[in-house]
Amino acid sequence: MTDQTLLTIDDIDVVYDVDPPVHAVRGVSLRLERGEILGLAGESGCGKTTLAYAIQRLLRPPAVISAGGVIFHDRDGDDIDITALGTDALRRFRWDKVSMVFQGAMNALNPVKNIGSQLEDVFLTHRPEMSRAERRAQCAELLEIVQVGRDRLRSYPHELSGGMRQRVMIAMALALKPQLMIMDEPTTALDVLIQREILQQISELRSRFGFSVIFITHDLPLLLEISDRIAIMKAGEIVELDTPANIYRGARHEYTRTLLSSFPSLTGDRGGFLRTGEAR
Ligand SMILES: Nc1ncnc2c1ncn2[C@@H]1O[C@H](COP(=O)(O)OP(=O)(O)OP(=O)(O)O)[C@@H](O)[C@H]1O
Repeated sequence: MTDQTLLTIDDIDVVYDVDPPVHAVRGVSLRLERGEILGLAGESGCGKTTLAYAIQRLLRPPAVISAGGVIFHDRDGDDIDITALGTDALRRFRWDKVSMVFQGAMNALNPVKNIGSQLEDVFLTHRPEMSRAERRAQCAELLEIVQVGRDRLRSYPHELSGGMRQRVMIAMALALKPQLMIMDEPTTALDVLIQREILQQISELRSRFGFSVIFITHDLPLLLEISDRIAIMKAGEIVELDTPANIYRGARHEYTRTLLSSFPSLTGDRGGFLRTGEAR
């Protein structure tokens, strides 16, 4: 482990205790660095969401973490054993240290409350000592940060586009300045241009605030663009973990090559991927 390590996942196993049992995550070990964007890719059902949930102890029965552990290396120096946290500590941990943007999260906004008061609720619950004026100022600033704009504080969800609602969810996830954001297919429901804008913004925000991101998607080309490293999952295991350039140019695992070849945009005449500021 280096000083820069944020999360150490050590040989974790997750089983859904159904008949027959489903061994969804198998012996996954991983170190996530501070400020790193780690892409997690793999076909449907390979265990990506189960792993993301296990990291935050969000799993519900019949899921059981049957082996291994997860340690969060807090920026104040503490090592937090996530598997050992009690209920209250876990609740604080989840918003304060780690936040999550779920698939289709934009549809989770309350339709009868304006955006401002939904953002304020995060502070009311987790920062009860804050004054009303402070809360309001923070909410306005958050909407500026995600480029929705403070003039939308009083808007209701139905008055916003899908992309804007998803940005509001990202603002909520950012509210308490977490050290890790886990994003599970956060932009899948949006059109491609809006997806790109939002991803660009996530990348800028992590440079500005220094949080790490675990970004889950089926969309490997997208991960090639935005990730610092990419983990490829297959049948519960991480079969390859490398930089986008190495994955693109020299994937070691047959399965990774198969995944890459399933995206014609990467392999056709216009093949090649281009990251901002990089020559092809
Ligand atoms: N509640 C459950 N009970 C039994 N098996 C489950 C349950 N939830 C998930 N699984 C199984 O665990 C395995 C991993 O599922 P998981 O949702 O983590 O995969 P995923 O890679 O995130 O898939 P997707 O990309 O479709 O979201 C799959 O075989 C799935 O069928």
